This record gives sequence, C-alpha cells and structure tokens, in this order.
Amino acid sequence: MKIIKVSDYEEMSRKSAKMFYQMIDQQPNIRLGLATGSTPIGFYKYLTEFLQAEETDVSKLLSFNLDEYIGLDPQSPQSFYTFMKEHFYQPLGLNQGQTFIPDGSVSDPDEESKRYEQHIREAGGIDVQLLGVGTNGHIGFNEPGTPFNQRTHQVKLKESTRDANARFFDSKEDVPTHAITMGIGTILDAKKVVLLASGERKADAIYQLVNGEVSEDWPITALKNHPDVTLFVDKDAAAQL
Ligand SMILES: O=P(O)(O)OC[C@H]1O[C@](O)(CO)[C@@H](O)[C@@H]1O
Repeated sequence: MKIIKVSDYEEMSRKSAKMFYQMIDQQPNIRLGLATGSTPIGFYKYLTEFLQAEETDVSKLLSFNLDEYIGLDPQSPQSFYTFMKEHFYQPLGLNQGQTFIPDGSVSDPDEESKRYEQHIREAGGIDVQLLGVGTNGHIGFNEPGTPFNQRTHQVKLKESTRDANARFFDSKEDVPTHAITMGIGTILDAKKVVLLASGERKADAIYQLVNGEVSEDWPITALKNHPDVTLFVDKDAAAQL
C-alpha cells in the first residue's frame, strides 16, 4: 500500500484529484468507480477544475458509483444520484449513457443488485475505485461483519451509519434503513483503489488498515488483500500511525 500523508483536507483533495486527472488524461475510456459522502466533495471540485482547465475529453469515460439508498427517488435531494449530478455529472456535462449508480427506487433491490454487478462486469470492470471510509471502517455500505467475497447486494444499515448520515436529512427517521452497495468482492476486483481519509473520526479505521489484522470486524482491512492501494491521509486521520 502506498501511503501519501498530507497536511489537511484541502491538500488531500487536490493531490488525489490530480492523480485521477492524470489517469483520465492518459486513458480517456477509463472506467471510474466513484464514492459519495463528505470526504470526496473537495476531490470532485478539484478534479472538475483540472479537467476543465485542460479541456480534457471526458466523453468516453464511464463511472460506476459504489452505493445508493433504497427507497429514495433518484431525483430526491438526499439521493447519491443527486450528489453525483451536482458534484460531477453536471459540471462536466456527462451523459446518462456514461454514468451509473444503483437504482434504489426499484421494487426488487436484489434484482437491481445483480443487474448492476453484471453491468460492471460487461463494461470490463473498474480501472480505479475511489473510496472513503466510515468511522466503523465500512467501505461503500459494507458494514462490519460483511464477508469479503460479496458482490453488489442489498444491506441493512447500522444505526451508527444512519446516525452519521442523519446530517444530510431533516431528521434521523428520514434516513433510509437499507441501501444497495457494491460488495467488498466487487471493490477488490478494481485494478487500482484510492482511499481518502480526513479528520480524527477516521483515525481508528486508518490505524486498523495500516496496523491491524485482516478482519471482517473492520471492512477496510480487506484492502490489505489488494495489490494496488493508494491512501491519501491527512494529519488528523493519521494521528494513530
Ligand atoms: O465521507 P464521509 O461522509 O465521512 O462518509 C464516509 C463513508 O460513508 C459513506 O458515505 C456511506 O455511509 C461512504 O460512502 C463513505 O465512504
């Protein structure tokens, strides 16, 4: 694992975005795996800026998001689709034929999970997967205890995760109880993984990734089994290293 220690959120966002910019520039038909949450907001801002400044051709890239809540209309303000539209798809003018995210509004989320997994496979897999990490070490919505070989599937969210994400909703009750997420097996199939971690809330998870044993108790430790992981970590998240 390559560990890039940076001073703060801003530097993490800029440096990781520069890395993605260079990969897109070199491989215009790259298949990106993307993430939502507070962590990558700065990353998307810089990546959009770099691509626009260089007038990079983004018409051939494909993007696949990690996860989506079940029971939210894609157009609802809290859906991960809306997040992606605002931070990445619209600023770059990406079209619906190149941006993919599980549809959490369907009547059969298990069927949707299978369809999504198959879609990734048919596209040839993911070249580089961006990840954030939950305070309990979750990646995507793969909570502690998730088998590492799982593919895209439906999950029941931990109350701690619903609490952590309640800030995006009017009240905790509005936070969906379930989601569709790429499985850890799906994530590990990406050729390259780039993980962003900022802030002291992430320090335990980063400690486990770098110094802990591989264990389903900390889903992030699955990345120890991947041959090409780059971690961008700021001072606060690296506090226990
Ligand atoms: O970046 P944040 O908002 O701290 O969230 C951390 C993780 O939680 C999730 O948003 C899911 O709860 C992940 O997608 C993300 O990587």
